[in-house]
Amino acid sequence: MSATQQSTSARPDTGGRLSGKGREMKLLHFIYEQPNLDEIRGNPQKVLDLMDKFEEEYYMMTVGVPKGKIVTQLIDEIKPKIMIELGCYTGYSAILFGEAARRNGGEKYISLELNPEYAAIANMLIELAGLRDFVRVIVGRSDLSLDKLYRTGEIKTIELLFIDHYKPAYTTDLKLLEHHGMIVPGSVLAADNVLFPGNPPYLEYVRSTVEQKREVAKDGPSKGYDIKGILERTVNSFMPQGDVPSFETVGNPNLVYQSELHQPEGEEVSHFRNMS
Ligand SMILES: C[S@@+](CC[C@H](N)C(=O)[O-])C[C@H]1O[C@@H](n2cnc3c(N)ncnc32)[C@H](O)[C@@H]1O
Repeated sequence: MSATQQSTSARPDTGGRLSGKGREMKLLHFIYEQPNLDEIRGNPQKVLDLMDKFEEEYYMMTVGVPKGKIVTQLIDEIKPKIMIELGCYTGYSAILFGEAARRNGGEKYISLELNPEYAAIANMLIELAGLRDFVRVIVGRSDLSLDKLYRTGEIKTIELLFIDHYKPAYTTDLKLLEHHGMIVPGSVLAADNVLFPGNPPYLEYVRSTVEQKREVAKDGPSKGYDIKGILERTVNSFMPQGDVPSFETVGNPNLVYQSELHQPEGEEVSHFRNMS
């Protein structure tokens, strides 16, 4: 089914919650206007609890508690020195996973965010949570930021990557990391929303055999994003219409991923461990 056929009028299921414009700024006011702000300061869990409370009334795009737990367990297991996330939004996952990475002896958490307003809000909440010296939000499109992190030598290989941004860019960003040799045995990718709203091109790519990927790679890098089976509203969110990836690359077809799907309380997150 093409993306267009799938689109109908599907909207995110807000569970009756408000989804209007400006709710991210409302979140900031809600938290900073708490009477016990001094008790919240420096306490990541208290900031997250308030974000969860705000979400009872307003729909937010955060990873949330059940899926957050899966990634936190991965952090406890992997103990990454540097963890990267694609898609910061208002900083929920950056605070949750940043705290976990710091607790596990990490050096830093880098969060890439396209929207400078979201990044500004996230920074205020990260600051309040006491994670300012640990979590860095980089504003800009993920492909350019990832490329720069590689070229400056700041990031050489991926230990643990949380992917939660523009769905069509999941695969192109992964191929860029492969192209730079940043995906190595043991690299772990935790990708959100691969089953719902769904990201068939990404799932197909990480589940393809080396032979299948080599065959596809013979045609050279694909132009633009592969949006087959991705909801139209998802394709049209975040990035300007007609956007194309900043880099054309076939990635590294010789890599093999081990794929696991997790489905907490009706939602899905998946992680893939690179084997060879
Ligand atoms: C689902 S939200 C992220 C939620 C966040 N991880 C959390 O749990 O709170 C997706 C975010 O990705 C950002 N985004 C979309 N496309 C992007 C891109 N190409 N590069 C960087 N960020 C992007 C959006 O602006 C949005 O804030």
